Amino acid sequence: MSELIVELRDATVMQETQAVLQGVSFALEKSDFAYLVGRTGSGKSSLLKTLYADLPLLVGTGTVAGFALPRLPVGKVPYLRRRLGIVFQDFQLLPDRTVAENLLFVLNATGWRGKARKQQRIADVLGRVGLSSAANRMPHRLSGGEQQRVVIARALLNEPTLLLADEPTGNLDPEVADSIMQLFTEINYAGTAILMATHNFQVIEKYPHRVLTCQDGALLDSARN
Ligand SMILES: Nc1ncnc2c1ncn2[C@@H]1O[C@H](COP(=O)(O)OP(=O)(O)OP(=O)(O)O)[C@@H](O)[C@H]1O
Repeated sequence: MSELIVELRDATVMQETQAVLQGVSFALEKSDFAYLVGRTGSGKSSLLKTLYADLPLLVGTGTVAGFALPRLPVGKVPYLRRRLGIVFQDFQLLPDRTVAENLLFVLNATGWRGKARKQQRIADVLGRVGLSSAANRMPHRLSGGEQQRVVIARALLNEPTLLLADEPTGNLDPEVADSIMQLFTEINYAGTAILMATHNFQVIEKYPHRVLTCQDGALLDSARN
């Protein structure tokens, strides 16, 4: 049986009082991989923010990782976020802490107990992104691609059912972007659904997946064409 990770029906994505997207209906199942494309200002980030409850869903229905979005109580938001991996410009690494301390910060904030367990989890996710040797380094001593891999490692800490990524290959050279995409492919293969906003059509061509397009205030779905 299919397992729905995201389902929006007739949803309106709002920024303050402005409707950015209307009539948004789509679903993602476990292990789906979809791109989110569209011009600057077309609503990609706003849609992702709605999915992680940074913007409220006021019109339409929606569930994400088992949480109903309309009228989601503020107290429930951290529980929703624990089920998600978020790779977003708004969630930078803390510059005054090492890589391991950055990861520990998230584990502590999401209720992990036990020093050994936490250390093991940090080692696991850093190994997964190929950065085992970077645990004690400061973020600014890493390359842009390495920093992005740490952000992805951080997003994996709580074994998310859904990874939301906004321009994860932005500002990276093509080879580094490629290594990020290979990492995403592995993460997706291991059972995490991925929704990735991007302007990078070379990446989309090389790693073809379903495409959701924000256009003229609506969301078009390549799976429905
Ligand atoms: N914090 C905000 N407050 C009010 N309006 C906003 C805010 N952020 C974005 N908007 C508006 O919402 C609309 C959609 O913006 P959004 O950032 O979702 O687009 P985008 O497709 O992600 O763009 P980009 O490709 O440049 O990241 C735009 O008209 C934008 O001006």
